Amino acid sequence: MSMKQATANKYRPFPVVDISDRTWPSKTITKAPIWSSSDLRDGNQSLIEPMDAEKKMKFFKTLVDIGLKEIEVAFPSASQTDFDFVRHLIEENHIPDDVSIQVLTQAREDLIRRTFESLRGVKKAIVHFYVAVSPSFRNIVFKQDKAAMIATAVKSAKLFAELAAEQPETDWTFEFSPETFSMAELPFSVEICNAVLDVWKPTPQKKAILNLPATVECSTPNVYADQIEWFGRHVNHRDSVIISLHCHNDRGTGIAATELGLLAGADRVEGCLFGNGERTGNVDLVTLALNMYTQGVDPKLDFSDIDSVRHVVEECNQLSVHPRHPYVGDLVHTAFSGSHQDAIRKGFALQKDKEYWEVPYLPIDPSDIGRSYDAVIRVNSQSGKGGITYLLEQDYGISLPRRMQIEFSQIVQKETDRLGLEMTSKQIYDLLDREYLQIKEPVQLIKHRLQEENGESTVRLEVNVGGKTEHWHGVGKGALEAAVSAIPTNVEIMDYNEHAIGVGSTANAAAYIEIRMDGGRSLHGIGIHENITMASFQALFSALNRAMQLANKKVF
Ligand SMILES: CC(=O)SCCNC(=O)CCNC(=O)[C@H](O)C(C)(C)COP(=O)(O)OP(=O)(O)OC[C@H]1O[C@@H](n2cnc3c(N)ncnc32)[C@H](O)[C@@H]1OP(=O)(O)O
Ligand SMILES: CC(C)C(=O)C(=O)O
Ligand SMILES: [Mg+2]
Repeated sequence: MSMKQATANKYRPFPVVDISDRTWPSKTITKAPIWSSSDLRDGNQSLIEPMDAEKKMKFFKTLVDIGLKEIEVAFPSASQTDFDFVRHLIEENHIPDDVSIQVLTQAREDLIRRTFESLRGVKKAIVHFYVAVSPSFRNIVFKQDKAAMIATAVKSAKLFAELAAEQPETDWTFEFSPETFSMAELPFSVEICNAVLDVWKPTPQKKAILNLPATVECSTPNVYADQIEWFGRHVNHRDSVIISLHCHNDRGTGIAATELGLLAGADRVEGCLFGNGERTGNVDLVTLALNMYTQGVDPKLDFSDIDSVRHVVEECNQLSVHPRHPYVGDLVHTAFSGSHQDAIRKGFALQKDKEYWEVPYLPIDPSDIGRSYDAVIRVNSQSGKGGITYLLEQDYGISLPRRMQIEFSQIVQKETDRLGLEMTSKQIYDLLDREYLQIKEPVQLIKHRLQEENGESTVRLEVNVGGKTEHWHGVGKGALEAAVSAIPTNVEIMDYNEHAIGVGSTANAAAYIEIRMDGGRSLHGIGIHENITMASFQALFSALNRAMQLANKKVF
């Protein structure tokens, strides 16, 4: 069957929600939600090799350092490793007072008892159970009708209340997930959640968490937002309930669904760092938080050293973060292409006078997340003069005049095409050095003597022309004009620029000259020297040699 036939016969569109007076489209996110990391549970259960105790502890500490206050640490009834990890956290006092650990269980008595057992002695904890509610799970996985599913949920909710009462020293929060919420009939999701709430009797002071997962993402994000808004309007005791989002990323829209879900009234978000998790992953907490940050909303999570966080996550998950991953990928603050580099360079130049961050193509200041500007502009065959100029300015203090930027970028372009590779800033400088600063053929300036009298300069140049020493002599209004007049061929100066490189006693002068020889094509030369006159003479001879090589002119 072709894909075309399969589309028509095999798949159905997801039904829309009947909520024409939805309010979320005109809202904005103005504050951070309650965050809960599920890295050590949902993330962990999806790894090729689940984390051992040491990795879990390392990850846990990182989550605490970032500022997570709710951390789902385990599925304690799943394995001895998970059970022991919870015990270790509690017994070795690793849980800060302002952090709640969270654990998950199925709605099965033995598993729930074991889960509470793992939490003995904890100061505060979120205990979380789930029952899948969508038709396919009722029909395929559980083979139970709605009433039986509700009965299972209610029975577990009661056992939660009972077991919690046996450990009154703990500050308990209860959480229920109607798993596969996003694929279920909304009235049934509300019904089962209300039944659980009837048991737990939450209050505005002691809220229960209802976590509404897109266990498998199966619709466009606006549908999920409608589902959240609809649910919030119909669930009982709304003021005593924390509505939590738990999006997976099967369609690649987990971030969008979560953001729209927050607009639709949710209070809390569960997810994993850099989007690890089942299949295509859980929603990425880092991207969500930094999306808020770049809108001027304090996300209450700290990613000011994002690379250290990534390092821990990669090590613990044994999975690498993609180079294009939002905010953190190796290439996401990098521009190779010419027009992007040009805009970024101009943006950086003006940024210091601005109140708000406004550098084109960079939605975040890389330094806010601990990145340097080093990688922002990188040069390959797609790059133009802007990027090359930026690197020479930043790394070598060399500010090429505009027409010289054009000339040199063509030389770089040829080289990147030849190499088929990226060129580092050092390689670009070396190319400039080879093409302009070290060019000594066919004419090499050996030494000069300059005399200034009555506003007139006289220059005597000792040069090596094709292996023979010659002496040239010229007069002009300034040193450069005198040197030009000393050259035994027709040379016109089209443009001249100079600037200092560095400051103080170690400063050098850079001189840039554009000349036309014998009415031919204009070409540039550069000189860098501690003495400005010498720099300008070097620039002149650099340009002269380039012009002569181009014209294939060996001697005068
Ligand atoms: C969307 C999610 O991420 S949900 C969380 C998923 N995470 C995990 O499963 C990781 C930890 N899980 C485990 O280690 C194991 O599955 C355990 C220990 C929980 C259970 O192990 P087992 O008893 O061997 O069962 P198994 O792993 O095959 O799970 C399937 C059984 O659980 C039942 N089940 C699935 N979900 C639930 C639930 N929420 N409540 C009650 N029973 C459930 C299934 O109907 C099936 O029962 P059956 O064997 O009677 O048909
Ligand atoms: C257990 C629940 C919350 C879950 O992970 C999911 O539905 O994706
Ligand atoms: Mg999940």
